[in-house]
Amino acid sequence: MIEPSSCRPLRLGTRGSQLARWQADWVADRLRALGQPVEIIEVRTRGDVQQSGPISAIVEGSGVGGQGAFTKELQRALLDGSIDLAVHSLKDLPTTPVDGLKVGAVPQRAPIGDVLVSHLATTIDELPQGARVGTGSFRRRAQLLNRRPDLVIGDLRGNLDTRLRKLDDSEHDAILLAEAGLTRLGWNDRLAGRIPPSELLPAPGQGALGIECRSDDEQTLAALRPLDDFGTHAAIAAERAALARLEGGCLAALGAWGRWDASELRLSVVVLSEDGVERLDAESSFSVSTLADATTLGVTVADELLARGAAALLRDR
Ligand SMILES: NCc1[nH]cc(CCC(=O)O)c1CC(=O)O
Repeated sequence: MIEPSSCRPLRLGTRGSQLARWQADWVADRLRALGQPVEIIEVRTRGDVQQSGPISAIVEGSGVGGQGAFTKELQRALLDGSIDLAVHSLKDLPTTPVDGLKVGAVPQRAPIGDVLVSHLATTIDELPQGARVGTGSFRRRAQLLNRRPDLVIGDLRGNLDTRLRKLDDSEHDAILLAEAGLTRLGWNDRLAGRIPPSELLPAPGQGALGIECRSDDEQTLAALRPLDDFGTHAAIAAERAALARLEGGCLAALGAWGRWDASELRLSVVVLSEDGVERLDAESSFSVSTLADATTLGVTVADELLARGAAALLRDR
């Protein structure tokens, strides 16, 4: 147990978006409930500044944005000591390890799947022929087109409120969002239907938070330990190990779904061509008791996909 009197407040860094603030407050509240004072510090990131234009233009354009666009500045603030912990949406956190930093805790996961927001349909199969669906994610686009080649996918980026507004402005007939983000912001009333993960695999780490700190900061690591949920941590370790092995990054048409099936951790991974025509699926389950076991599961599933030609699909990008 932490001695509140001996504690300086931990400085928790967050991006300024509504979702990031919600997630930071959630972590801060849990730490405070354990007797740990927390001060929240807002850090502005390039991902927040650049909200317009297709994501590919930003990535190819100037070397900014793209992978790590939402997380780099927070990591820099951790390394230069201006904050002690950073709360990330794990699906936005690149898998490449950063020297001197460590994910100290992964709290229990929120719903992991995607949802449909639309007045026209509650499932993918109910969408009218040729419906215009908005998403900026290659993973969602490719899986949608694989199931429904008639759909017309339009680009959609920005914070959640921007995306919902573009739907309301009739730029799209439907949009896909992560259930975790939509419900954290209290917009459950917009949810038309949940898409089962088996129908559209989520992004690695979707619905889960990663709390990062300096790897030698024993005080912060000790404060974070009670927030860690091993079941979630192992599931995302498997998903992220597969992503890293496939060198997928956040632009890959790749989905991963780790979940517990009694005492076994089961991992499904899909890799698709950008147009969704080609699709490779693999699944495996192990009896997992350490994070290292979970990583092995992820590498095993990824290696099966690589043996079947996944690299050629990912290289398309
Ligand atoms: N890429 C943006 C992003 N990062 C995390 C979430 C939602 C929360 C989560 O999935 O953990 C979202 C929004 C979305 O994809 O709809």
